[in-house]
Amino acid sequence: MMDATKTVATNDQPVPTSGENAGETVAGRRCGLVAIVGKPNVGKSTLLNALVGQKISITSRKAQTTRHRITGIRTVGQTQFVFVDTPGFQTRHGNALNRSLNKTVVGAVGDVDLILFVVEAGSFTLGDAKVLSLLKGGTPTLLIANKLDNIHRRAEIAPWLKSMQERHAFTEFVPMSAKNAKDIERLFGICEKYLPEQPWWHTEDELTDRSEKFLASEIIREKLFRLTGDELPYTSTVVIDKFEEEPGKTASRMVRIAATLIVERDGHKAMVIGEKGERLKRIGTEARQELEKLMDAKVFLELWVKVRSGWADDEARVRSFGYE
Ligand SMILES: Nc1nc2c(ncn2[C@@H]2O[C@H](COP(=O)(O)OP(=O)(O)OP(=O)(O)O)[C@@H](O)[C@H]2O)c(=O)[nH]1
Repeated sequence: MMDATKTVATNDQPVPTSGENAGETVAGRRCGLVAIVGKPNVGKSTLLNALVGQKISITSRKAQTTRHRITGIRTVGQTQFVFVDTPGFQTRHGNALNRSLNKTVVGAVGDVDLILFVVEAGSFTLGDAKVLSLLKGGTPTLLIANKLDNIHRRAEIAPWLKSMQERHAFTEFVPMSAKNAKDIERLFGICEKYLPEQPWWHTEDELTDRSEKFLASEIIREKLFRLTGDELPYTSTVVIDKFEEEPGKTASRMVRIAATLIVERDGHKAMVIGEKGERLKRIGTEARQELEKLMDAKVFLELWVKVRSGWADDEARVRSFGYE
């Protein structure tokens, strides 16, 4: 759950990197970019959320729910970590949406100080190999062997780690579980030394440079997927049509949001709406409650469902929905 007292941008622009403790040169301070990459479902979002300490990007059992490049910021001691999450590297289909996703992955690892390459401990598949092949040498890369809690015989990990060493010049191996708080703490200590000594870019309490409008679309999308289950294809998306702050009658904020849930087929539309509109109503209620906490405001949320058949195959449309 997001803490409403933390800094979140109030419009669609990134928060300026000013503030009393950003930009200052203080001895010993470090700051840098960390990219989290890996094939779908290895636990990247879970890891990012644990590292940032708040819920920033959405997680679900459904593969590939993280579509945007999401940053989370965390300042621990003298070091400010700026995390870049990337979409799962999709290899099965070659349509426009996936091509756009793959470009985002390559873009995300190009300019970072440290790469966390996440795999499931004890496993290395073709999907992992394809993501690994995108990582050119030169940037320190840690092998995050995640979901260690699923490995019951730890002795099996040693030969696997040895085989991983032969695949790529990893800087360090980190067997861990993104769900274990001690492991997360240890990971900060490991990552710290790879970030350059320089002033912080953000204030100490900033968590993301994403706008409330963006976070609103992510929260609605999370509810959409959680409440429709596995039948809804990942090509379904959410577009925010209106995001308006109204002067409240009381002291608290009032925000009016209208969003369209875009699905590919009539059948999906019926599924999202549910019997007598029950499911859409629940998506709306749960999203509104979470948004109210996040923004510390009274929220009016209006949801629409539209069918856009084949949009994932249309490059121009993919761009118009914000996936560059
Ligand atoms: N047992 C176990 N499960 C984990 C761990 N980390 C993540 N998971 C689970 O793995 C599943 C996928 O996690 P996500 O964080 O959504 O994975 P992702 O890599 O971001 O997936 P995409 O968004 O599809 O790229 C979820 O059901 C998580 O709860 C872990 O350390 N141990």
